[in-house]
Amino acid sequence: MSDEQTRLAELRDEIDRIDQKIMELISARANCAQEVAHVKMAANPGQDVFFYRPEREAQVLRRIKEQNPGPLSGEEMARLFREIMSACLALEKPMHIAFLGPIGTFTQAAALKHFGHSVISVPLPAIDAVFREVESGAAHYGVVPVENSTEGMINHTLDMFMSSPLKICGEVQLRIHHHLLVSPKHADQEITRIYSHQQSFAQCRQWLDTHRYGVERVTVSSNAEAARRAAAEPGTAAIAGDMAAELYGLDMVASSIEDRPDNTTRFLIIGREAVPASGHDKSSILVSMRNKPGALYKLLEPFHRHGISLTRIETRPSPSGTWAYVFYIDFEGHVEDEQVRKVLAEVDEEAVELKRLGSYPIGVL
Ligand SMILES: O=C(O)C(=O)C[C@]1(C(=O)O)C=C[C@@H](O)C=C1
Repeated sequence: MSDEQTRLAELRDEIDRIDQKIMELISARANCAQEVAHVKMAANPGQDVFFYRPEREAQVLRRIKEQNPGPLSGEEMARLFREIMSACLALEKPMHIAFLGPIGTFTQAAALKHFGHSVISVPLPAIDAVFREVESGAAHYGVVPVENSTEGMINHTLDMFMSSPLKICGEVQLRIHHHLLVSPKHADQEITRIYSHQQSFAQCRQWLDTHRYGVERVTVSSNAEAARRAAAEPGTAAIAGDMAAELYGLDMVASSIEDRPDNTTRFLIIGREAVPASGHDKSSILVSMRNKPGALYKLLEPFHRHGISLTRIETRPSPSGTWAYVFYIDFEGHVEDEQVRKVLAEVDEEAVELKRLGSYPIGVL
């Protein structure tokens, strides 16, 4: 054996020993999670038991990131623990997660990033269908897009909260990379038509105008649908992400063609119950004010006075009348925090209606 072979054999033996220990530790952790499930069931006989604990998961992942000794990055280590926790939770209770489909969309990628791969993910054709699936109890949680850094808010999602009783239980951000994709079967054909979702066309507008000017752009219901069509139709291409490319076996003609390199979409996790504080939280509310001078000032001033940071404010037309508006507001803090309680009590006095959409851990991954 050469020196190299001897050293490699030693290192591989060491890796085998470490893997054995990791496996034993993961199994011990999984046994603990099963025990947690028994404790939860015993404490709530005959009631709905909430096996998934978003606040606890956020705390575990934050601690892993903070205490990670390297050389793996904190992100990478948290991703590994994300999957371990996902598998442990599946032992307690397999979670059904509804998402804006079809399979292969960025929303599915966001759902798997947030919950890990040990969930049963259920594609649904529209945002309101995702809300209905969770409201009816057919799915435990849902995942819907809410805003994109290039294109702004996804109004349909915001508007759903006006009538839905669901709570926001979490958020997850995903860097969105779009690729121009073709089927290897049709690689020799000239591209005369490009399929994509309207948001993706908007996020790649400059690139398309520069590199594929004059090529027909056809809007379809999702990137995954665009990929499906490009796989089937010669002379066409799709703009879609990695998951859709893999799913439909497409090749990249050009990669990461989004106009802004930081193109990111934020998704919300919706569920039926409120989430306790995790120590680093955000809250969302919907407020409608009387249509009179100073209304917006009166709404925002208490946040400033109590030192609460607003992270987003959006205006949407109110369903109750022409030229009446509803404000969608995100701010830092949890409704159980003393300062937040005070602010919301003041806002409630001024508002025609105040709806608390939920407090939830600020996205960790
Ligand atoms: O701490 C709990 O309540 C658990 O159920 C354990 C655990 C974990 O594996 O750490 C699993 C699922 C929950 O979502 C949170 C954490």
